[in-house]
Amino acid sequence: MKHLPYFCRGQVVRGFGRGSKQLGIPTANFPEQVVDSLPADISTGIYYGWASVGSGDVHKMVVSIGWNPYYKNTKKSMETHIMHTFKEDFYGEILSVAIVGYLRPEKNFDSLESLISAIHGDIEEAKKRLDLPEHLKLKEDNFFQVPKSKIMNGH
Ligand SMILES: Cc1cc2nc3c(=O)[nH]c(=O)nc-3n(C[C@H](O)[C@H](O)[C@H](O)COP(=O)(O)O)c2cc1C
Ligand SMILES: Nc1ncnc2c1ncn2[C@@H]1O[C@H](COP(=O)(O)OP(=O)(O)O)[C@@H](O)[C@H]1O
Ligand SMILES: [Mg+2]
Repeated sequence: MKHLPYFCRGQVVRGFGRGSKQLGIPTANFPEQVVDSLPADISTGIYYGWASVGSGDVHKMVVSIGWNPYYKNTKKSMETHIMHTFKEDFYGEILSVAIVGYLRPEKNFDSLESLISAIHGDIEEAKKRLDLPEHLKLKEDNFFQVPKSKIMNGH
């Protein structure tokens, strides 16, 4: 894929609220402007990479780019599920993502259960691939070194 790795940042906005409630898999949604700024010829589909919220730790993630054929969305979305348990929601925070690899195209499914099990499969595959040295090195990329609050050395 010629656009990878692809780095981007944006504020987390509200989606349809289906991720947590219907699928049990929350996805942090990017605003329209971030989705519209994606390279025009980047394929829709499911990708994996690294993500951090604010100046927090960098975690493994999967991201879905497209129209969610199962739900027949009319607007293209870009949604990131981070493989980490957060204490609370983080709407309004800045999410930074480095997309490093492609998994599969978006698909329609004949049941909610088959969509959920496909997503669980993606998560397991992403976790495995991200342990490869070529992907692990991007976790340490300067892109994620956003300034932390200054430590005043005791003063
Ligand atoms: C790893 C991953 C794979 C996904 N694959 C598909 C897919 O193949 N087809 C589809 O319709 N939606 C897919 N989705 C999108 C879900 O339908 C979407 O996250 C869900 O509708 C939540 O939307 P919301 O953020 O608006 O609540 C995928 C999401 C993730 C995180
Ligand atoms: N591990 C996680 N990955 C992504 N989002 C998470 C995670 N844990 C909590 N969240 C929160 O859940 C929200 C997404 O839930 P979701 O049901 O998809 O709602 P929405 O439709 O508003 O995107 C995120 O915006 C974030 O605030
Ligand atoms: Mg979501």
